[in-house]
Amino acid sequence: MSSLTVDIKKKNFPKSGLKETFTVIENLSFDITNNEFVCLVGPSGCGKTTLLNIIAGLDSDYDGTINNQSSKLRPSYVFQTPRLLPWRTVLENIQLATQPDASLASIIKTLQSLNLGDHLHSYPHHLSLGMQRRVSLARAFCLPSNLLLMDEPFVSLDQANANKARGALLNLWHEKPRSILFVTHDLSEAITLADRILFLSAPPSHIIAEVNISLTRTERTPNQVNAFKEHLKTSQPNIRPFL
Ligand SMILES: Nc1ncnc2c1ncn2[C@@H]1O[C@H](COP(=O)(O)OP(=O)(O)OP(=O)(O)O)[C@@H](O)[C@H]1O
Repeated sequence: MSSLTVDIKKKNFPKSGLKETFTVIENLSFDITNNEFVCLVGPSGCGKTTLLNIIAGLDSDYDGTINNQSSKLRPSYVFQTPRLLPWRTVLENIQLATQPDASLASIIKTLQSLNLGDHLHSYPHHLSLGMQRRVSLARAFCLPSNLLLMDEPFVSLDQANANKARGALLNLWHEKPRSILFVTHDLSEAITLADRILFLSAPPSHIIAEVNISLTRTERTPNQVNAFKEHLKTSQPNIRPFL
């Protein structure tokens, strides 16, 4: 069953300083099924953040429809930066977003599963960027949402910390299943994480290719991920610019 149906006919932005507009998204449609992990890959400036903002309900100035099956629950959103309030502790930052839905015990359990159990009362400036990103991940999973939007959440982490964060994300997703739409520029990351990858064109952006990841979760070692990328080079000529 679909948990999200997206059908955007057109999204325009004004050209800076001019009365004209330009079209950033045109005729872009896709579905996400319940608890599916979908990655969105596309060139810089093609409208990936704009698309997430539309799905999150932060931008309503577009022509089209977004149908979130569980419309009573807003999607949760992990932004490119952790967006933690510096004057609140880790626990307070999460409670601020989740009250009154999540129990203290369940927030603590989620933080412990991300190795943050010793930092419940730490302030964000006492944490590394990787730790702050894990707090924002915990906050998203403590919300009772059926859909999680993620905008390049691990982009500025070094490889070791990004790998740790990806592992933590997959563990949480198994514990608390939900549909995920994850934006990334990194095709290896997309192959590591996704059930399915959608590739977007340059603006006016639309879907130019869709790939199901046939590897099982345990098969997704760096070697297998590279081999899968090689296979895409020959099987999906449309996506060569991303390889
Ligand atoms: N509020 C706005 N007003 C005018 N133009 C905007 C606005 N927001 C975004 N844009 C433009 O729309 C286009 C798409 O921006 P968006 O941030 O969605 O791209 P993106 O694919 O997420 O980029 P990146 O991968 O670099 O993060 C860009 O040309 C950007 O300059």
